[in-house]
Amino acid sequence: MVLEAIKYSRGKLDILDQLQLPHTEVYDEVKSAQDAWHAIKEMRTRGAPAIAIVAALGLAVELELIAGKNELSSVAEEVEAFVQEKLEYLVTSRPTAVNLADAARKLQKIVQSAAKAQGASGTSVKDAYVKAAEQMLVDDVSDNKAIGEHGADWILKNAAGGKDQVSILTHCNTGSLATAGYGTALGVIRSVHARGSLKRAFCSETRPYNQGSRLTAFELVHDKIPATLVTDSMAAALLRLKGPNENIAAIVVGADRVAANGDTANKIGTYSLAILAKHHGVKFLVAAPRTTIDLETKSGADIVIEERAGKEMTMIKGPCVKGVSLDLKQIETVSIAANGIDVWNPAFDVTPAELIDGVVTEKGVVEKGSDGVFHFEDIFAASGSDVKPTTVGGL
Ligand SMILES: CSC[C@@H](O)[C@@H](O)C(=O)COP(=O)(O)O
Repeated sequence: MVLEAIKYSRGKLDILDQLQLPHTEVYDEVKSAQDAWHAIKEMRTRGAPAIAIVAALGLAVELELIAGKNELSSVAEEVEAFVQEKLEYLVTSRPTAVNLADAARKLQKIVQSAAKAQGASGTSVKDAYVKAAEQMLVDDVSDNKAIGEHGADWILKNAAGGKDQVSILTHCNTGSLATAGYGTALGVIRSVHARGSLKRAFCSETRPYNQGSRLTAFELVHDKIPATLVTDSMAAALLRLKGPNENIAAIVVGADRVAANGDTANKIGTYSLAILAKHHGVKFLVAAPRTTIDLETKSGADIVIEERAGKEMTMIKGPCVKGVSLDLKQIETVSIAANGIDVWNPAFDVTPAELIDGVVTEKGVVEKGSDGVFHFEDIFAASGSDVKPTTVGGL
């Protein structure tokens, strides 16, 4: 059975509550932009592409529900203004991942031109929005599959060292739970596995919020991919292993925002892994759809890094232990830090472009040019829907 983090049909959106994983699989209904905002902020849904899709579809559901109650304005400009206000609000949910702002800008543009069209009505503007939001869900899966194939080709060509099988280390969760399906970095691992070329996937625990041990490990077990969990602090020792042991051919991570120069914001701990990769001569690949590349952000210094509540570091949730068996129905939150300690909890860090060997998107792998610089402009077509939109309104 395929793991589905986002269940959608027109007028109905359910998201798998990722705060409950891996202990329980519970879906929450999202009926409005406000529900979507809260689901994103509280990290019941997370991962850069999934955040954008849940936000877009949450508003699509709200519009359908309003229309179903005959409360949708018949005036095109009024629906356009309503959508714009909701998109601006949704973008405030989490600041670092650019996919949400990118989706909001594209949707706003679509709604603007729908409102200007001959004979436009409130319904036609709503329909244009809903159709475009639904298309984002479809496109994300096909983009991820393309990322997986390009990434697998690149690793097997550049990192396998003549071996038939490779082991790959990944960080955070970038799989079906973080996207509309298949995943980005985890999609690359899936594609390598599908070709029979994966010896073993390693996933790092990803402190403090444990997306690796809770979510990636869950996906790898679910999909029966040979995998081993390590703590973040074991990565250096793991990369040092040589010979018949599980030496790592490549580290593949996702991204929340790739700046124009290639500096990449991703889950906290990514930067340390990139330094370790450089030291050990291990290839370091970033996997992300083009919607994660932000040509308007010049370098990593311009990326806003979200800081999250200290309790996400000092408290941990898990099933309570009764005798020798775990009671999965009873989840307890326990403190794992000294009371009163100050906490710094940045959710992301920035890996400098110099530590990154390639960025794989649905269009292929971009490597640095002979000038030592990434040139992403080439993967955005000069015209048509592929073009990276410029800022519209307040977004
Ligand atoms: C395909 S998901 C890419 C990134 O969003 C992922 O690596 C990541 O950092 C997720 O962070 P999270 O805080 O769990 O939303």
